[in-house]
Amino acid sequence: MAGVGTSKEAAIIGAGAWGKVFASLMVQAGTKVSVWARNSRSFQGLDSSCFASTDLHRVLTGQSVLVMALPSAAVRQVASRLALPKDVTVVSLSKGLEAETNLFMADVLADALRIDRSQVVVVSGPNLSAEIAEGQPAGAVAACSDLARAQQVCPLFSTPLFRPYLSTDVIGAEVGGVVKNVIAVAVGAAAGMGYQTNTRSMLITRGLAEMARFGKALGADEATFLGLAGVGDLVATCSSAKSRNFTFGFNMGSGMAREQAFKVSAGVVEGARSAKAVITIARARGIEMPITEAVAKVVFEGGSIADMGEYLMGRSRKMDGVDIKLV
Ligand SMILES: NC(=O)c1ccc[n+]([C@@H]2O[C@H](COP(=O)([O-])OP(=O)(O)OC[C@H]3O[C@@H](n4cnc5c(N)ncnc54)[C@H](O)[C@@H]3O)[C@@H](O)[C@H]2O)c1
Ligand SMILES: O=P(O)(O)OC[C@H](O)CO
Repeated sequence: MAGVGTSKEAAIIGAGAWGKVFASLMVQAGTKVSVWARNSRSFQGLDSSCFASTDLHRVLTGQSVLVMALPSAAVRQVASRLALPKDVTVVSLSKGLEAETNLFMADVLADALRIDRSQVVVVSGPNLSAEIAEGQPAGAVAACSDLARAQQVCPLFSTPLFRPYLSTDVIGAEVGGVVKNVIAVAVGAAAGMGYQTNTRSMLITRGLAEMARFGKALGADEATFLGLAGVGDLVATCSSAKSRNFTFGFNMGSGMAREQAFKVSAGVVEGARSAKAVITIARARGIEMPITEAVAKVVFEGGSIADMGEYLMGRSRKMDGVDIKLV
């Protein structure tokens, strides 16, 4: 089998919230799992069946499947240190853009690991790790331009409670995972400012239109945004206090300073970082993304949270019809 050995075995790079829960899923799927983290403290709470080490060589030896479970900001730095077989299959779990290059993770991985983009399987969907850790059912899209490769790797993490759905729309899966985080910051901010269900639903719906416009311009299949990696993940992330992106926005909306909101976050806030890269691409291509603009203004361009509320709600009162194309 191309890039996936006959034994069920894989290495995971990164033991944060998602890396550890994904490791448990793999163990439940009958996969032998080796996990690398830069610090052994990260292994606290890791499934005891996993082999855990801070030594990359020990974790990677003999592996033909690699799961990257790092924040997007760390992916290139760590990936460029990895020695892997030529036909390795890389499962990418990160939902962010590289800030310096505005590249999506499949491109960063292909570049840093010197592999073909068709060797990267992007797994993205409504996957709040705390709920999956509790054994609640969930699903995700597993997208790869080489469908056979995605099909071969999915059994390594498919369980009765975690269902991967195959797709060839890699850019669509990546756009969904990136943009939903940005929209969740805005919805969280609106919630923190006291806006309730109708307002949040409006932002989620307009956020979906924004995601689809952006994705379509980058070559994604619009249908992807009606699936788990699109509206599925958008709704989960924008509706849950378990989401770091929603909570970051909520804290800012409640009056917390940006630096403090980063400081108190339970983990990486990908949406706050990605807003800059998304809006840079959108502005360059003339893609209208007002919610992302508002988030970028507050997070990177010195705008105040009060301005964000005014900008978002003031704009929505115009009822210009453009943003509700997808409903
Ligand atoms: N947590 C979730 O529910 C969830 C679900 C789906 C996808 N994701 C995505 O998975 C990715 C990882 O998220 P997470 O929740 O595991 O993050 P996290 O913040 O919980 O953990 C990140 C881990 O990466 C390590 N790390 C950071 N920089 C590093 C570096 N330069 N070198 C080595 N290690 C480094 C940290 O020490 C930490 O252990 C993100 O892109 C996130 O959007 C998360
Ligand atoms: O906690 P968040 O906001 O990073 O979201 C986690 C997952 O991406 C939800 O699918």
